[in-house]
Amino acid sequence: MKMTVDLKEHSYPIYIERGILKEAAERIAEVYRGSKIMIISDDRVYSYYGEALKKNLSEKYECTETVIPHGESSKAFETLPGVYSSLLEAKISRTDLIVALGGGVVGDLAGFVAATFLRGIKFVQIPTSILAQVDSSVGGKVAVDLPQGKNLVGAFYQPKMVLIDPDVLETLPERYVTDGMGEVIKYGCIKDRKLFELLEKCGSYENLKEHLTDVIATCVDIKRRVVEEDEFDTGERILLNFGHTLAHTIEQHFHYERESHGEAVAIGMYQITKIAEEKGLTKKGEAEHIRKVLEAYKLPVKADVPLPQLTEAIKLDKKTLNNKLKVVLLHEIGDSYTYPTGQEFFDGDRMV
Ligand SMILES: NC(=O)c1ccc[n+]([C@@H]2O[C@H](COP(=O)([O-])OP(=O)(O)OC[C@H]3O[C@@H](n4cnc5c(N)ncnc54)[C@H](O)[C@@H]3O)[C@@H](O)[C@H]2O)c1
Ligand SMILES: O=C(O)C(=O)C[C@@H](O)[C@H](O)[C@H](O)COP(=O)(O)O
Ligand SMILES: [Zn+2]
Repeated sequence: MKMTVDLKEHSYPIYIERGILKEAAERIAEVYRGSKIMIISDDRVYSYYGEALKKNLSEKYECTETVIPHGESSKAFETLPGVYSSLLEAKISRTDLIVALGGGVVGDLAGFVAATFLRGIKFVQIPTSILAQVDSSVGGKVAVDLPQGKNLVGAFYQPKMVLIDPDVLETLPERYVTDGMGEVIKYGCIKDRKLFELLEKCGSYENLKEHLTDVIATCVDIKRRVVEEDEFDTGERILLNFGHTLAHTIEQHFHYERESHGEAVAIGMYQITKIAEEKGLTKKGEAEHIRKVLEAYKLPVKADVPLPQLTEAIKLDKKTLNNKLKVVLLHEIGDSYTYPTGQEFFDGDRMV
């Protein structure tokens, strides 16, 4: 299946197809006619798919790789000098291409490198985790984390192509299957009640597996439409941040070492919906629906930290505009909206 993200001169195709990784060189040739490619990957993903991809790309291109340690802690400034050095060593120029092979960490970091190296070189996303396939590889948000907060340094920088091969999910560790389901459930909550109901009906990842390619395509299509409407995150795109106000502060609070991104988003979605229900801002009963689905997919709904301890980090949220924090709430499942407030929205002693 092929979709196009229509962003005028920054438009690009997304392929979603089992086994497409084996055709990477052929597909990439549709958008890149240069001679050199640098693959950026992490050690885990590279050990599964790196050499085969390199062999395939080497049929058409001169191909080298740089491999970073896996894990969120690599999405940091400290990783950048080593990656820039590898690019210099391989004599990568402005006309060459970076291929990001990995989960959201690799995609966000490699995209940031592509946006900044030589003031910008082309890149292609080959996402290998559920989270990266349904969310991070599309839309051009690239970033690194700071100790003070998530994604605080970054850019909007669109890839030239996204190649999604659901077959690679066979080797994804269970924890990251769960993690990715956090963002899948998010899409149901904000935009697609039918998707939410399918997730509810399947009741587990095992049962959902037969629908996986379609579910990935549904999520990507939602993201495509949102990004086409608001590439730079000033309106409609903020809806993709449902659950993220708390999620990012939870991740930061535990130094990116405890809850994964998808787990933190799960907690954020349930907690904010619970608060919104209490304030009469969301239809009663929706938090409970969300809790049940999150738990069916083995996701957490609370973190071991009192809410007031997170408010300092909430002050740094990128959705604070003109001193007003914009949180994303649901009228009901499938129908979301942004609500301007302050950090007092989260006043309360504990997560319930
Ligand atoms: N840019 C965006 O729009 C956007 C959207 C959502 C999330 N994110 C970011 O994405 C990051 C999280 O991404 P993630 O959950 O993919 O984490 P990740 O990149 O750390 O991948 C999770 C783990 O799975 C391993 N892995 C990935 N694919 C594999 C495969 N096919 N087989 C075996 N192992 C595999 C990785 O080595 C890693 O250990 C966070 O930093 C988050 O902020 C960005
Ligand atoms: O693409 C977007 O826009 C999103 O908000 C998707 C989120 O799932 C993702 O985690 C994103 O990186 C968050 O962006 P941020 O601007 O809140 O850092
Ligand atoms: Zn996210």
